[in-house]
Amino acid sequence: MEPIRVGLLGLGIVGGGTFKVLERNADEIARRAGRRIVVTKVGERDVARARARVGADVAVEADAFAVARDPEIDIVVELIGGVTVARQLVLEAIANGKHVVTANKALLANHGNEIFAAARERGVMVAFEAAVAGGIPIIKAIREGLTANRIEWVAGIINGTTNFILSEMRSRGLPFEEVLAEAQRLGYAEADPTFDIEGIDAAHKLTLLASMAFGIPVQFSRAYVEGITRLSSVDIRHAERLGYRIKLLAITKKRPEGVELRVHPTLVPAGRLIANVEGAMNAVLVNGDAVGPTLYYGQGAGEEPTASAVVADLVDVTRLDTADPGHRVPHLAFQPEALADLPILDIGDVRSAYYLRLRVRDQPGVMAELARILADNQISINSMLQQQPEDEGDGADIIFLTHEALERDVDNAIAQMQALDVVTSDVTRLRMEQLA
Ligand SMILES: NC(=O)C1=CN([C@@H]2O[C@H](COP(=O)(O)OP(=O)(O)OC[C@H]3O[C@@H](n4cnc5c(N)ncnc54)[C@H](O)[C@@H]3O)[C@@H](O)[C@H]2O)C=CC1
Ligand SMILES: N[C@@H](CC=O)C(=O)O
Ligand code: NA
Repeated sequence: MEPIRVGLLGLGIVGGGTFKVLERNADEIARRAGRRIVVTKVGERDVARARARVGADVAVEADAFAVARDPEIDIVVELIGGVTVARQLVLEAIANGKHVVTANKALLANHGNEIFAAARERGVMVAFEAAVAGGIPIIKAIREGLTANRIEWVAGIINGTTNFILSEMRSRGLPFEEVLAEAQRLGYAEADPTFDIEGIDAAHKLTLLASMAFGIPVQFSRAYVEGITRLSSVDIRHAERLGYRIKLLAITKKRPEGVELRVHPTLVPAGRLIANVEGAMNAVLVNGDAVGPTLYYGQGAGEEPTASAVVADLVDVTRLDTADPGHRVPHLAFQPEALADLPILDIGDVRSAYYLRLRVRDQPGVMAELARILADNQISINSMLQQQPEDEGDGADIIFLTHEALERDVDNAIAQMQALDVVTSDVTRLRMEQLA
């Protein structure tokens, strides 16, 4: 059988890795796919760098659109990143009848509904395993392996850069900026690392996971997103003493009233498997009604782990190239006409347990007043810790761990505490999850 011809757009970290893996494992991949998968063209604006990398047998064009339209190309692999040009390129490739493979979660979280509809209309596939948790086959697992289940929740560490930063800050006491620079050097970080450290990249991926878990359209704009830039090393140490680890968790849950979609630093009991996921590793917990909790672990970023997922998609697309489009796995796991418009809950409507830290004047009656505010707001205290401030400042540091409460009630309680004369610091609030 003739080889399937691939046009590779963007020969950076993931594009370079994809080219390398396809070349190195060409025979093994062809045995699996039933045909050879060959990159015949590269669209890369840095032509000299790309030529040096791919050699003389592969054509290199500075204009990625020329590759996306090329009648000699069967599959376009979009690995340039960003949203604007990438969207145009992907829609152009689809309009020209090409299948698309992409690692671009920002693109799909923002324009997935439009792109999947265009692909369906044209009868082509858009595959995106690399877009969520890099090399971990989490999309395959949710869309195919768990298809018998009513999925109840998904929670994961799905940004390698921030997990690397939190791990190094906790275990080696290294400063934030130094670890971020190392993550950039290792190729984990996004072109704009704000996406990583502000939780946006994790929210892009979570948006896609929620859609596939619950059969809802892609709704990134409704996600609650809080990164790690305001997280203090004091709380990392307190959490450790209390038997917890702080992880940037991406959480989506199906509630009777709607879907929770949230990314934020989270205290997780230190004994949980997911609390011990270190460095740039990712882990995703998926809870199904039939299967119970399942956990997927692996490298979520970097050249070859991400390439592993891109190439797996290329094999899938190659195998299904001639199949009836109706026999393909739907992009968002559910048949498009069966997608439900469930509301995404406002963060104020989310229920969680909380860690609250504040500094107070050390005088009689303070604790009673704080306890009254919590009780007035229907917040029940699970445990409480009082200690001398680490920085030897005046007063006492108080930490409350609460039972599950409504976020809106916690907002009110924090505002009321903050208004007391005896409270001398801001109230730090972190959410807690027990998980499986
Ligand atoms: N680096 C990683 O670990 C992972 C990255 N991703 C995603 O993969 C995609 C690519 O990421 P990286 O390889 O890390 O980025 P990169 O910045 O290393 O590579 C992008 C390449 O595209 C080229 N490029 C950009 N705009 C272009 C244009 N208009 N025309 C032609 N060439 C253009 C650049 O010159 C560069 O070589 C992004 O969507 C990213 O979010 C997904 C999972 C992991
Ligand atoms: N910047 C991302 C790369 C993979 O998606 C991360 O750090 O996880
Ligand atoms: Na993946």
